[in-house]
Amino acid sequence: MPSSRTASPKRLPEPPHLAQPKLTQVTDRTWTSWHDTVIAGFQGSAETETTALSRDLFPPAGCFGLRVGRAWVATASSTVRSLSVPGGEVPCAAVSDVTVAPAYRRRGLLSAMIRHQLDDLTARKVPVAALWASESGIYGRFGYGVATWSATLSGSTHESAFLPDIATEGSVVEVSADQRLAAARPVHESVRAEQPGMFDRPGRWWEMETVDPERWREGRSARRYLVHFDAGGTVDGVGTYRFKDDWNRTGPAGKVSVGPVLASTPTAYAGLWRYQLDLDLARTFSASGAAAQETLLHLLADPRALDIRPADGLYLRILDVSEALQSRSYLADAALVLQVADPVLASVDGRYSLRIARGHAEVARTRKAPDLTLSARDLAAVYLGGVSVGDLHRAGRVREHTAGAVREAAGAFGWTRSPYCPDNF
Ligand SMILES: CC(=O)SCCNC(=O)CCNC(=O)[C@H](O)C(C)(C)COP(=O)(O)OP(=O)(O)OC[C@H]1O[C@@H](n2cnc3c(N)ncnc32)[C@H](O)[C@@H]1OP(=O)(O)O
Repeated sequence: MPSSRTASPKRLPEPPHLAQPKLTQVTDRTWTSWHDTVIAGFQGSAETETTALSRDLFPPAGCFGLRVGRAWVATASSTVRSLSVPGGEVPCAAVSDVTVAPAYRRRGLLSAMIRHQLDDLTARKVPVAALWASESGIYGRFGYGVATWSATLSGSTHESAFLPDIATEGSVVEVSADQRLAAARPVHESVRAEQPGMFDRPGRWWEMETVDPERWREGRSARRYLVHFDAGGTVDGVGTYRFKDDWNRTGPAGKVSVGPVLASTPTAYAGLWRYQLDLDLARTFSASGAAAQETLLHLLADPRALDIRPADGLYLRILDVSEALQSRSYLADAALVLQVADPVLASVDGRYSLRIARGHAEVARTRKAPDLTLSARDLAAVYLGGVSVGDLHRAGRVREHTAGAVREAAGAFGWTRSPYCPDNF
C-alpha cells in the first residue's frame, strides 16, 4: 500500500485550473525531479549522458520553479559567470531552464518567475543577466535586449576562395577532445579578454563541448577537434566541425558543419576556416553558431558566395545601470544625462548622469533634464557595442532631447569589434 505521503500512480493530478502553484527553491533532494521537468518542458526525452554534467553546471542554489503539491509545473535557473564587455568584464547571471508545463501556460507563471528572479538578482547585486531565448517574442517585455546578433552562414566550399593578400601561416591538425581542451583554455582566455559577449568557463563548462551523443549528430560525424599552430609552433586557435558524408550522381557532395572558431591571431582565424573549407569530398558548408558580423566575410574574394541568415543572439538585462556602465570602457569622451525607462524594475528606472573621460565612465543618479531617453531593453542592446545608438534613434526607439546627444552616445558606446557569444546555455 502506498504511504499517505506518496501519491498513488493512478490518482489524477489536481485540475490545473483549480491549482495554485507555489514558488519553490530547488534543493539537493528535488533537483532531479526539477531537471526532469526542464527536459519535459522543452519537449525532450531524458538525457542520461548529460544529467550529471547539468547537475554541476546548474546547481540547486540557482534553480527554482513553481510546484503543485510535489510536482514541478514551471522551472528556471541562473548561474553567475563573468561576461566580457568592451575593455573589461562584469558578473552576469546566465539564465536558463525556463519552462512552464503546457497545462499551465499563458496564465502568468513565466512572468511571476522572471520578476522573482530579477528581484533576487538585484538584491544579490548582480549587475547584468543574460539568456538565449527559445523564441524571440518572449523576453523583451521583461527588459531584455538583443546584445549580440548571431547568424547561420552557408555556401559552396568551391566558391570560398580568400582574397589573394590574406596571409595564412603555420598549420592545422586534428586532435582528440582532451588534447584540444588543454590547448583551448589559454586561447579562450586570450580571445575572451578582447571579445565582448564571451563568458568565462569555470568548473565543468568546457565539457559542454565534448558531450556528443549519437542522437545529436543528425547523420553527421562525431565532433572533430582542431588546433592551429603559429609559425613558431605555438597554439593560437581552436575549432570544431562535423562532416556529413554524401554522394550524388557527379561524385562527392559532403557537407562541413563548422563550429565556433576561436583564434587569437588573424592567421589562426584564416587558417582554421581554410582547413575546413578545403576538406576533400566537401562541397558545401554551414556554420549555425556564427556571428552576424563574422570575420569570414572580410576574407572571401567573393562575399556574395556567403549566405548569411541573421538571428537574435544573446539577450542582456541591465539590473544595475551604474555598475554595468562603469564596468565597460568607451571609445570617446561624453557627458550625457540618460533617462532609462524601465516599467519592470523601479530600481533601474530613472535618470543617470554619464561622464566618460579617457575611456572610463562615472555614473550617478541625477535630477537634471535628460539628453536622451531610451528603454532598459535598448540600453541592454547597446551595452556591448553591437547595436548603434544612432540606429535605434533612426528606428524611433531612442529619443534625443539635446541636439548632438545621439552622435555623442553612438561614438562612446561603439567598440572596436562586434560582440559575439559562442556559449549557448
Ligand atoms: C532562457 C530560456 O530558458 S528560453 C526557454 C523558454 N522556454 C520554452 O521555450 C519552453 C516551452 N515554452 C514554455 O515553457 C512557455 O510557453 C513559456 C515559458 C515560453 C511561457 O510561459 P507562460 O507561463 O505561458 O508565460 P506567461 O503566461 O507568463 O506570459 C507572459 C507574456 O509573454 C507572452 N508569451 C509567452 N510565451 C510567449 C512566446 N513563446 N512567444 C511570444 N510571447 C509569449 C504571453 O502572451 C504573455 O503576454 P502578455 O503579458 O502580453 O499577456
